[in-house]
Amino acid sequence: MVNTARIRNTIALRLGAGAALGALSQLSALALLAVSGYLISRAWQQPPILYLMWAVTSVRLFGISRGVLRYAERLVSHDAAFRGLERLRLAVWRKLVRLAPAGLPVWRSGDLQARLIDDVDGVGDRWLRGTLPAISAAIVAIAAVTLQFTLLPAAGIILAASLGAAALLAPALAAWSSRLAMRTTAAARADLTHGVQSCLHGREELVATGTDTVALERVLHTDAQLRAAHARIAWTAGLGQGAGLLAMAVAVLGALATGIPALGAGTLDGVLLAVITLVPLAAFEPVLALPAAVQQAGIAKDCGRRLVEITETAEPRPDPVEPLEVEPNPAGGPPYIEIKRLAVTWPGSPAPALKGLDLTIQPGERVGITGPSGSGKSTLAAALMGFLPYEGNLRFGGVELSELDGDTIRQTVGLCSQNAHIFDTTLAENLRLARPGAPETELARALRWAGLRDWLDALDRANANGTGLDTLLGEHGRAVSGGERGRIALARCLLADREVLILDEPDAHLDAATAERVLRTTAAALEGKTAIIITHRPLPAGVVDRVISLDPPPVPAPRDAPNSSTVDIAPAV
Ligand SMILES: Nc1ncnc2c1ncn2[C@@H]1O[C@H](COP(=O)(O)OP(=O)(O)OP(=O)(O)O)[C@@H](O)[C@H]1O
Repeated sequence: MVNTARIRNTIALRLGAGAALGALSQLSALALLAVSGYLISRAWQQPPILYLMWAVTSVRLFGISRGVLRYAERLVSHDAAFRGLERLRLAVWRKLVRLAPAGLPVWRSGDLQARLIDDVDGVGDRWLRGTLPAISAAIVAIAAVTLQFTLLPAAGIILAASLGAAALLAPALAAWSSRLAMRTTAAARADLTHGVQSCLHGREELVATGTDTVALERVLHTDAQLRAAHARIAWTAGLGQGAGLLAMAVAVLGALATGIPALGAGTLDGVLLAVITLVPLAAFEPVLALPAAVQQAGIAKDCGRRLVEITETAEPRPDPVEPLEVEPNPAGGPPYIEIKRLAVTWPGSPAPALKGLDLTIQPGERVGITGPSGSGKSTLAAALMGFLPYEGNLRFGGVELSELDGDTIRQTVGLCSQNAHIFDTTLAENLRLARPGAPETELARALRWAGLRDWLDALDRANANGTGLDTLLGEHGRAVSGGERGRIALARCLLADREVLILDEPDAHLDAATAERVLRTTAAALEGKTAIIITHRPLPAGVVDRVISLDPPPVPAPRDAPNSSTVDIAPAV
């Protein structure tokens, strides 16, 4: 669960130091203007220079301290905010990992990216641009009103009233008129990210089908909406600023209007007229930032709401409160796998994708799984990886899988999925995801197992400045063919060296001869491990010990068909 309040509490000390430094910097600015006003007026009276020395020194002191304190405030508050952002982003990421792959499809990838980047930043900006300026403004306003009231009570009352108006009315005006615009920005930002991502990833298909202009126009339309929303926000921020400046003008004119008669009445020293006129300028400086701070708080609230949508999404397979450990196989090697009347349903799906499966896999056994599309082969793999909840029994070494922590399961079971991701980095780094720090000899051996020996040799020859392992594979593995991509993922899975390996169509995108060669070298690498090989093709002799076939998926029942849930898909074992 991502708790922004808890994250804020952990950085509260640093944020507090930032707020204190910010307030001291603003107080220095206030003191600078007040003492400057005094110095100018007093100097005009040409007193002996010694009478002015304290004021001259103070002006220097406050001039320097204002800048130094401001710099320190920036350092401390940004350090705090970045620490908070790091924790927040990590917490959201961890939650996403727990939701993937079964719990994520409700969000488009662009929307998720916008939430993970922009919304987390938006929440963090609340501390920097919302909370801290508000604290500084409050402290400086109290100090300025106290000073003004001490010098001339009437001017102090006018300053208090105009500051109050600026602090309450201007931000309220800005918040009210921009609320609607702010609500639209987060959604428009997510739409824009999604649109740009779709155009970039599907650019070849869009150009080939002549729909690139339409897709681009859609992105431009979203961009225009976002710009319009930002323009409305800027306009309302300007409105708030304008109201604040008006209140400041009232405070300055009010100081003059009360100060000049007070001079005549002898209740105000002449040199202090400049002071009471300049104090409002310094007092208003932080207060003028309040409309923007309030807007930022609104944006942060909206961003926080979008993050909470992620954090409050139920995990498809929550980890048990007190997880058990996988019972070690007394004979050594992989655990015994026992599946009884297994039923697996994807989140949000009305019917199980797999139902009534009975299967026992001995340690070290290699089982082939076939069946028509949609019969639940990949669903079985997802359940075995601990990604999905299930009914029935699914036991590893006698321990029910639902009693195990997801990470523990995945320390035992490895999956080479149909759509494994290739990262935009070198071949070596793509492989080392499975085993960080693995030496090059092991990477090359895994590639040989996956049937990529000749390909690696060719890369070695082509790569003048290094080895073939240094070859960059491009975004989503664009620089490699579909078949090579699948085998790189296979090599990665073999390198991970789990006791139980699930290979989901390792022969996809390969011609029959290459597929047979790859399956044979892979089978050699699987010696001593339990393996489940999902395939649509007949497996070459000797690759697996036995093959089971899942029954076809049920034909969707008509809406008004009675007892549709009684359809049973029993696997043919
Ligand atoms: N990520 C998912 N979210 C929701 N439902 C899913 C998901 N993946 C698969 N399903 C559903 O589960 C059913 C079984 O799909 P599955 O991918 O397990 O079949 P398969 O036998 O592996 O098919 P294929 O051979 O085409 O890969 C499908 O009808 C599909 O609707």
